[in-house]
This record gives sequence, structure tokens and C-alpha cells, in this order.
Amino acid sequence: MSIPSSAERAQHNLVSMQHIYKTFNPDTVSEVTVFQDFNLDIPRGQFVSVIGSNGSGKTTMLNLLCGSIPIDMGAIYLGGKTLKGLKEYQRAGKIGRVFQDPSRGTCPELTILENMALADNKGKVFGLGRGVNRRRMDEYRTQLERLKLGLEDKMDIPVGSLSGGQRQALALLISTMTPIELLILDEHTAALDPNSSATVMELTDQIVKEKNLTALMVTHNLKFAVQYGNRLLMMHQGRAVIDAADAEKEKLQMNDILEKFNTISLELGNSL
Ligand SMILES: Nc1ncnc2c1ncn2[C@@H]1O[C@H](COP(=O)(O)OP(=O)(O)OP(=O)(O)O)[C@@H](O)[C@H]1O
Repeated sequence: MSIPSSAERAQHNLVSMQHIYKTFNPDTVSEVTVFQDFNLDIPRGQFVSVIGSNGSGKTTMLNLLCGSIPIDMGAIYLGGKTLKGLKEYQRAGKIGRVFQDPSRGTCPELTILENMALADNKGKVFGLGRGVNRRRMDEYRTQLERLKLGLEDKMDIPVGSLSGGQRQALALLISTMTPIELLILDEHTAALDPNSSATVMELTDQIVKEKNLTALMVTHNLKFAVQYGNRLLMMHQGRAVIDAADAEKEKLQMNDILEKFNTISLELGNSL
């Protein structure tokens, strides 16, 4: 089988990270090389769970994709088009991101309704506009009802007074309200209690399926990584040491992953 060209990779995948190099603080005592010729292709519609050792480059990968930090060398394509030159805010129209911290992604002083209206008007000239008309209100209510958290009855309360789980559920809804191409989940359940994190994870799966989204989720929760998504990636020192999709992922057991973690852990001489 011939190796696909750069153009073919970009064409046949929603995301294509090609020959990525990234070093922080080059030529200083705190120089850290995270990626040396890192490659990742994600076909449209795939839900990828990413796990890995601390410092393996998971967050850096997301930051490079979103344009929060620049790549040193290589190229990133989204939907066949290069992301080169597109600033973070410009990529935000195509890439939705839910962060670990529930206070990011929503505005605490604004009400649920205002937050939804703002997100709905993202990229439009008038922002919040002249109020929200009845039809939009009904639409927001319907979307909130589907979360099954009772938020539809709290549309006029400030988001800052919601629980962490409710806020993450709302952040998830808000980041997928406009037609994005890629959903990035950046340890989005890590700050929640076990019950709330299970609820938010369930909602995530539901939204990804309903909207046919392509998703990239970094998590430290091995159970979620095994249970959700159709591809699992384990990162270590800037490369994928496990990359299993579809049937291969289905076969992957928690023990296989733990075994790999142990091997890596012994390599590093510490426990993960
Ligand atoms: N802005 C930065 N400046 C300097 N070094 C950085 C920066 N961001 C990340 N690093 C370093 O790059 C390496 C990879 O970090 P990254 O946050 O991507 O790892 P991670 O896999 O997300 O880890 P964790 O699971 O602990 O969140 C680490 O050594 C980290 O210290």
C-alpha cells in the first residue's frame, strides 16, 4: 500500500496534523521538546479519546490545533484547508472547546439565556442583539430540556450560581450550538464529582452522536476513554504508543492499557 501524500491526508480526514515540531523555550535551560515529527489524522465523524502520561503533550496538541500556541514546523489541516495564519478566535468558529475549568466557556455574571444568546450570535455583528425573540427562547428551552438537568426553568439565573456539572453541561451545549467542525474536550470532566462527571460524559456522547460531530477528548479517566468514542490514543513523550480504532478499540481491555501505563511508568522510574 502506498503512503498517502500530504494532500491526500488533508483531503480524506477532517483533521490532519502533519510532521509537527514543537519546542518550548528553545535554547534556554528550560527548553522542552514536546513534538518531533508528530502526525495525527482524524477522519470525519470519529470520536477520539486521548490518554497519556503527564507531560506527554496532550494539552499541547489541543493548543496547537486551536491556535492558542504556534507550531514550529509542520502543518495542520481542518476540513482539507490549512489552519496556517488563522488566529485562535478565527478557528473558534470551526472548533468548539470545553475546558476542565467550569468557569471557562460560560460567563458567570450573565444568565443562562444571555450566555446562550451570546453563543448563538458568535461571529455575528450585533452580538447579543436587541433581545431574544420568542422563537429563539423556545429553541433554547428545548435544547436545555434535553440536558435533563432542569436548566430550562432557570434561564434567567446567573450561570455563576450553577453547580460545576450543570455549568459543564451548559458549556458543552453552548460550544456545539453553532455548526462547528470539531469538538475539543479538554479534560472536561476532571474537576467534577464522580456523579456529575458521569452525567456530563453521558451528555457528551449523546451530543456527539446527535450532531454527528468529530470529537477529540483528552481525559485522565481511563474508564471513560475505554467506554466512549471509537478510537483510543495513548500518548507518551510526544507520540502515540497505543492507537486503536473501531473493532481494535472494542477489543482493548482496561488491563492492556494499565499494562502499557506500567511499562511507561517503569521506563520513567515513577508511578503515574
Ligand atoms: N507554555 C509552555 N511553556 C513551557 N513549557 C510548556 C508549556 N506548555 C507545556 N509545556 C511543557 O510541555 C510538556 C507537555 O505538556 P502538556 O501540557 O502538553 O502535557 P499533558 O500531556 O497535557 O500533561 P498533563 O496530563 O499533565 O496535563 C510538559 O513538559 C510541559 O511542562
